[in-house]
Amino acid sequence: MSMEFDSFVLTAAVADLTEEPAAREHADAVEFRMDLADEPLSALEAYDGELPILATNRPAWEGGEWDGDDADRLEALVEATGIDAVDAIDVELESCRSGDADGVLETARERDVAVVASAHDFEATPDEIEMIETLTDACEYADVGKLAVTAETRADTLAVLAVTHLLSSDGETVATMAMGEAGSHTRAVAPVYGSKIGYAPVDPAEATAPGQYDLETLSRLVSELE
Ligand SMILES: O=C1C[C@@](O)(C(=O)O)C[C@@H](O)[C@@H]1O
Repeated sequence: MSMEFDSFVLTAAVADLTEEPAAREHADAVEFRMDLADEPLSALEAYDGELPILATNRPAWEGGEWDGDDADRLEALVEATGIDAVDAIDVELESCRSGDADGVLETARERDVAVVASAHDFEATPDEIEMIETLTDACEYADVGKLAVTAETRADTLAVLAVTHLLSSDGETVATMAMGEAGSHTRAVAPVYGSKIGYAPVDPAEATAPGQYDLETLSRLVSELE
C-alpha cells in the first residue's frame, strides 16, 4: 500500500526497528534509516510492527552512512519495496536526476510504494529561487519533494517557510525543515505552511539530524499549532 501524504505524517526516525512499539503512541510512520542499521534487509523482513515504514538508505555523499557501492545501495531500496510494511521510500534527488534511480522509481510505482525525493544542504540555506527549483524538480520525480537545509539565521528559517507555503499553495506535496539549532522551530511550524512530513527520534540521544525535537515533543508542538 502506498503511504498517503494528504495530511501531515509524523515519522519516528530510527536506526533500529525494535524501537517501533515505543513510537506508536505519537508517530504515524517509522522512517527506517537503513544506512544506520547493521542488517537492514533482515530487520525489514523480521518486522512485525504496526506502523508503516518509510525506508531511507542515505549515502555518505548526502550526509548518510552508506559508503559502499551506490548501485548496491539503490538495489537494497528496491528490495525494501518488496516488503509489505514498506509503504514509502526516500530517494535522493541527485540519484533521480542522474538516472541512477530509474529502476527504483519504476519498481516503487509498480509496487504501489510512495516515493519521497529528497535534497539536503548541510552547510547553508540556499536562496529562495534555488529552493523552489529544487523542490519543484523533486516533486516531478516523486509523490513528495523534500528539502532539508541548514539555517543560521531567522531570515533563513523564514525563507524555508515562505518556499513551503508557496509550493504547497500551488498544490505541490512538499516536506521541508531547517536543520541546526536556529532551524528547530521550523520542524513544528513548517506543517502549518504545508509541509507534509516530520522526522523525530524516539530517544533524543538518537537524533538523525541536527536540531530535531524528540518525537513526543514534535507531536505535541505540531498538534498544538494546527
Ligand atoms: O532527510 C531526512 C530529514 C532529516 O535530515 C531531518 O532533518 O529531520 C532526518 C533524516 O532522518 C531524514 O532522512
